[in-house]
Amino acid sequence: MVTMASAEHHRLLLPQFLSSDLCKELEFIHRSCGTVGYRPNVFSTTLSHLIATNCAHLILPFLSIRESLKEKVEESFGCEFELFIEFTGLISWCKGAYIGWHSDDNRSYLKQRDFTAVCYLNSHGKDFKGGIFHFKDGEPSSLAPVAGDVVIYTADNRNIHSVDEVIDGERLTLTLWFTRDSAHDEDAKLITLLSRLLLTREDDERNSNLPLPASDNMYWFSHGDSGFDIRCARLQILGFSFYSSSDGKYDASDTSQDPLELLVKPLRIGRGNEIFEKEFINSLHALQVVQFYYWKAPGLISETRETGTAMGSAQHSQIEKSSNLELVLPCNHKLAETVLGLMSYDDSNLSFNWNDCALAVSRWEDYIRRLYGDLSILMPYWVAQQAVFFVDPAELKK
Ligand SMILES: O=C(O)CCC(=O)C(=O)O
Ligand SMILES: [Fe+2]
Repeated sequence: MVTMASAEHHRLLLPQFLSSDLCKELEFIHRSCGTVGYRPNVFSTTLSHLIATNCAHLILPFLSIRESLKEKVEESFGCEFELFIEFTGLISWCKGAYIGWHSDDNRSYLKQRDFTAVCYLNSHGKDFKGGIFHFKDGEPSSLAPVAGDVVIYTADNRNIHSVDEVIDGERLTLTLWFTRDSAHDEDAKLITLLSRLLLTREDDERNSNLPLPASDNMYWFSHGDSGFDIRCARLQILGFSFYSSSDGKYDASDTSQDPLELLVKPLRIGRGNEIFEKEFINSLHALQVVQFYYWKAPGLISETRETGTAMGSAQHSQIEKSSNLELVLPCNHKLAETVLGLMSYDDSNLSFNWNDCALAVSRWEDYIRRLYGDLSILMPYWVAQQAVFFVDPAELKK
């Protein structure tokens, strides 16, 4: 992609604007927290959803990119200090998703949108097939997404665009809309949610940074009279299943309760013939740790290899698999594999090992604790300023 601000067409391309680690971090957030989206075969993770599911600390990785894109739009389109972010969200398109010619302000309830920024978090050819972006007029006429690249354009009919159907894999973007209308300022909405959180938050840090699932229907991908829960599907595709937390009370033949309710209760995960010893407080907690493992796996694995058996005390015991503990969930895994595709899981073909997973658990706890600590410092400033912005918490502590 070539950098250019095309005055004629009111668009801007920013090749390699996001680092590859930020792309991976946002992918980790989407794969652990995403819900079924607003269009067929689309999944999404919004900032308000993160706050609502006890993961407000996970909005921190979005902040510097939100700010640098807003600055870029203001300087490139000559509207300094005029813009507000209207929406920030991770959006993934799976097999079958596409969108025909449109402008982004083409509905009466979207008229406030002035500019669009689409950040590509994974790559055409490597992570998905199809999904090429097209502008109806002018140059460039087509864009094949590459992780880290950004395209910015006016949301009006000077930039009619479309996206080809995704044929395989999962196409992931971070999409932002900008507005001049302060009534549609996303920050104001986030501040309202965060102020509520600040009031109800327990002083006890335990569990307050662990995810709380939203209602089951937000995770249910339906397809005719079949379907799957996206939390199960994302775990299954990596070779894991959910297990009862082995208190002996699980009875798969008991049809009196909705099996999906098991996903909001304590559970374990298993793989092959083994069940991991650690108990998770719910499915999202387990999913977040597993996704963190795959985000960090290459580094973790070389670390455990270098230190040899130095893992010592971290050695985790596994419970022998007893099949009646596996949660029986109404998920169509074949359908999930077809919809999500296996293409973007190439990196996951690593030799799996529970000790690496145990190390990932403690690294994930450190990561979350750090973000949670930073959030606690930043939140009062945000509420006071009525804006969500990035400052290095270390600077504020001084
Ligand atoms: O993901 C893209 O490349 C563009 C998506 C789009 O056109 C939209 O969400 O309005
Ligand atoms: Fe669009």
